[in-house]
Amino acid sequence: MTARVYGDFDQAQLDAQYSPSSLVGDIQPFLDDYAQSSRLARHELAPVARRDLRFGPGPDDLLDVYGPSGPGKDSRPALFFVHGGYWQQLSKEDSAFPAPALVEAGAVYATPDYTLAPRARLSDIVDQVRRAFAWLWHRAADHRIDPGRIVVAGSSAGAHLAAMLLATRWRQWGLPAAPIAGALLFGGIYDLAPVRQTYVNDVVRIDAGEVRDCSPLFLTGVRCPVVIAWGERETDEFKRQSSVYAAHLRRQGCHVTAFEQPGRNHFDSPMDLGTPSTRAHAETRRLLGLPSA
Ligand SMILES: N[C@@H](CC(=O)c1ccccc1NC=O)C(=O)O
Repeated sequence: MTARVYGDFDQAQLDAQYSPSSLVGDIQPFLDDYAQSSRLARHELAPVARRDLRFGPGPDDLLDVYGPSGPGKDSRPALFFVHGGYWQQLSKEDSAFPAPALVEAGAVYATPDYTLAPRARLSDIVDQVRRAFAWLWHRAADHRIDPGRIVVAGSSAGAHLAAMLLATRWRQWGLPAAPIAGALLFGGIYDLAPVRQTYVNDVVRIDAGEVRDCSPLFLTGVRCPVVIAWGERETDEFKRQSSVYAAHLRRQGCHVTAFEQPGRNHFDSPMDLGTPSTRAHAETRRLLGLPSA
């Protein structure tokens, strides 16, 4: 008999539950698609791209913004997208893929880098993404962004980081109490306790304090509508993470839209952000206050 590590799962089962690849096989084609679609997006949007904007003094404190800039009276809603990769992989270079569809729809698209584990601790990554968001909020006017219409989004570990933005005490960061207009969370992790028991923690080294302070499931204060989505082809644990977090937000009186993305897996689910025929794209436009496609 093998020992139970979390719930009814033994170590091998828990590791498989937190390996989205266990339902996908080779994940490289999906990662290649992030990179290639993002390269294309940068090429297409080159005239309206501001790359490597500095939001802080650290080497990775950089963010890309796509959308019109310079003098102009119009202001637009913005999507602030945080990439995933188990806090260890990917970058903003893999994260421009939704930009063309959203800029075309009338939004600004922004995506930050953050320092990856194990170079950074999880709690420091959370603060770094907070600094990136606060920077964008303060400089909204420079990018023709309406600071009252900034929506955050993220995929996988990026959905965790975006959910941490929702639970941030923004007054302590010099922002209004509710600077986020909405959120779209794809295949996220909201309870770090089981993750801490897996192979992921060989690198990320989440400690007990971080489970308590950096699990959105244990935090309150969310003040905006939230869309929670997950791929049909996700593990049971990933689906459970989304449903318990949706219930947690609803108990706080938050407006939550939760749905499964047909045919999608952990890796291609965020592609729907920039795919006009999908429900996730429609929900994105709704949160941004843009007309339907
Ligand atoms: N070891 C993980 C890798 C993984 O989850 C991942 C890899 C690259 C980019 C995103 C990922 N997922 C979550 O952020 C897996 O087994 O799928």
